[in-house]
Amino acid sequence: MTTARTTRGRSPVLNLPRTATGFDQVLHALRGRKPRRATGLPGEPRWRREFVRRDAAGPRTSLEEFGYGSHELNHAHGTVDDTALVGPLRILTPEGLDCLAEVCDRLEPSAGSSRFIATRRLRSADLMSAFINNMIRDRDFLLACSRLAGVPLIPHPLRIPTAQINYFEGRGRPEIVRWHRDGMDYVLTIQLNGYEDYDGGRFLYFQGRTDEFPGVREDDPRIREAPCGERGTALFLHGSRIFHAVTPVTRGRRVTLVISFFCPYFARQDSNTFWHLAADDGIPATIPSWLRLKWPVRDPAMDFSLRAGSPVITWEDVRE
Ligand SMILES: O=C(O)CCC(=O)C(=O)O
Ligand SMILES: [Fe+2]
Repeated sequence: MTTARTTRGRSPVLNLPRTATGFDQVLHALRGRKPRRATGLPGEPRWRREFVRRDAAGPRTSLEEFGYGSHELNHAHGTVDDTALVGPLRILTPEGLDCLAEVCDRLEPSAGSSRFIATRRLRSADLMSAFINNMIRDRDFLLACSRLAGVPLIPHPLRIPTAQINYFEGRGRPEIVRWHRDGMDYVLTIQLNGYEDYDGGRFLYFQGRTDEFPGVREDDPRIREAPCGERGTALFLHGSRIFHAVTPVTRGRRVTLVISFFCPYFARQDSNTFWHLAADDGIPATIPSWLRLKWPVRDPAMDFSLRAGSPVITWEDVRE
């Protein structure tokens, strides 16, 4: 599993592998298959908008603190899209969290293995669970996420990666998340277990620009651990600009829900690339979603919100 190489007198390069890029990414795309989809969850708990906490907020780090210059960031309506990381924070009430954890547990038999990222996960969970579908399209939930990010957000219209559940179990094949950056710009991860439930499973990130990441060593002080050890903790991440990874779970069970968002006002700046997506889901499944994303639009906020089946969040909503 490890790609660590020890060079005399220097710390090893990262002890977790990186995801494929370039030609290897294209090979993954050629081998990739459309994710399986289950038929739904009869009798699952019902989503309620009261499950969204009114006070969702947490410590924030900006993209400037990761080394990005203001000219590299999106600007609109007097706002700079410079949120790098927010958290730890809580976005669901305890009851909402219990219901979500139950739904994710019941979806586990449908999860498949990913060679690209290397954990067991379930893509498009919102197409299998009415609870998750209603949660990520709830106006209060989207507003809370938009305020964390500082820009208006809707669920990502690509659909397959929008709501993903990762399952890690400390037996047999080590389940990890390799070092990678997401195709997605705006990503919220909700931890459905705490450190008392498992060993390992630490969420690491690199506090630097993505172009500074190649060659980074294990003891580089810019490698940090995100504080998400408490069950229910959420972490908002500008996923496409931050390298991150999850260390192997060596005991117990760790489950996370990863939700990807889209800012319709920055539709043209979306960071996804065809090959990154295809390496995950295969080429045939990626073509239709890619066309849906890239088709020219006249009113991006309205058009993308309709495609994502989502309420429209405006800049004024974010500022209130
Ligand atoms: O499971 C986690 O904590 C994060 C996983 C992740 O980075 C991803 O699925 O892209
Ligand atoms: Fe990620």
